[in-house]
Amino acid sequence: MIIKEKIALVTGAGSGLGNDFASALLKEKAAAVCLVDIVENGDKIASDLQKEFPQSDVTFYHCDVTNHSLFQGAFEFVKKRYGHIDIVCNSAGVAAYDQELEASVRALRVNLEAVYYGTKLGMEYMDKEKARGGVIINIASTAAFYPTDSGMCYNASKAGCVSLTQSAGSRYNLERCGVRVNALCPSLVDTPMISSTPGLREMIAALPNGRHEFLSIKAVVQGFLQLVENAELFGVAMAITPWSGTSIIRNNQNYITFEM
Ligand SMILES: NC(=O)c1ccc[n+]([C@@H]2O[C@H](COP(=O)([O-])OP(=O)(O)OC[C@H]3O[C@@H](n4cnc5c(N)ncnc54)[C@H](O)[C@@H]3O)[C@@H](O)[C@H]2O)c1
Ligand SMILES: CC[C@@H](O)/C=C/C=C\C[C@@H](O)/C=C/C=C/C=C\[C@@H](O)CCCC(=O)O
Repeated sequence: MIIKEKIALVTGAGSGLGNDFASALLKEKAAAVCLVDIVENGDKIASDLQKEFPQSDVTFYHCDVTNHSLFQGAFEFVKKRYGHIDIVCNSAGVAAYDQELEASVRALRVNLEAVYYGTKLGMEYMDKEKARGGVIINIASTAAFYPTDSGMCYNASKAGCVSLTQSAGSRYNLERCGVRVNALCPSLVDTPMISSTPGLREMIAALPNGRHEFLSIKAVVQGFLQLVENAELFGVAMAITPWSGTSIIRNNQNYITFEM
């Protein structure tokens, strides 16, 4: 997919990687990017990006993505404003320690339930029968494959995100709806998620064998853009670490197809 002149919706774009993905799409001359987040300063964030990219239209839609009807409102807003959607990125996410029951359940809701909503809505709103097809990028983590020993729900949400993406991104579904679905699985990146999770930075610093090393934003964004642009990539998980680089993980492609 050529990003130039495309219409994108990015969740979690109020901070960290989501904001980096939104900026990257604007650098590639996307016609419009809608930032979907629960941050209170979203209008300022959008306004600052609008000043940086005056040729594009940057909007902010305040929404808790765990609320399906509110989340659908973001899709309706974008469709009404531009007529269609081409790119959806589900980056909204939260960390949680096992000791925190409510935060852990919240992590399952934000990192998995809401990614299901965003993927389902994306496939519906970009369906080639009603629209023009498109691409969905779900932000998982290497924690999906290499779980940290604290964060059961976080790890499970990311593993579920990969599985959900492989299911939605099958060749059968691509041929049916014309929407590619991929997962991006970075290892640690120095974002506000790290800074805002008490004790996490110290635990990371103590990781052995170089596993404390943070990925560069540049490497993560390059992986994101590849998943958006490369039409050959669908139903894949792209793992990126500083020590192994980029790995494309395809499931066995032996899907069970239920004719719905
Ligand atoms: N930072 C890392 O080390 C790392 C590594 C791998 C994957 N990830 C994943 O990358 C994604 C982005 O994380 P980040 O590191 O940029 O964190 P971040 O905290 O900087 O950004 C997360 C954003 O999601 C938003 N958000 C949270 N709950 C929401 C909700 N219910 N509705 C709408 N928006 C909501 C937050 O307001 C925030 O703006 C997450 O899915 C995270 O799990 C992060
Ligand atoms: C506090 C528990 C949980 O919520 C913490 C999340 C912390 C950061 C975000 C997470 O997505 C990143 C985890 C990355 C861990 C680092 C390394 C391994 O996952 C990768 C190891 C791969 C290898 O050894 O080759």
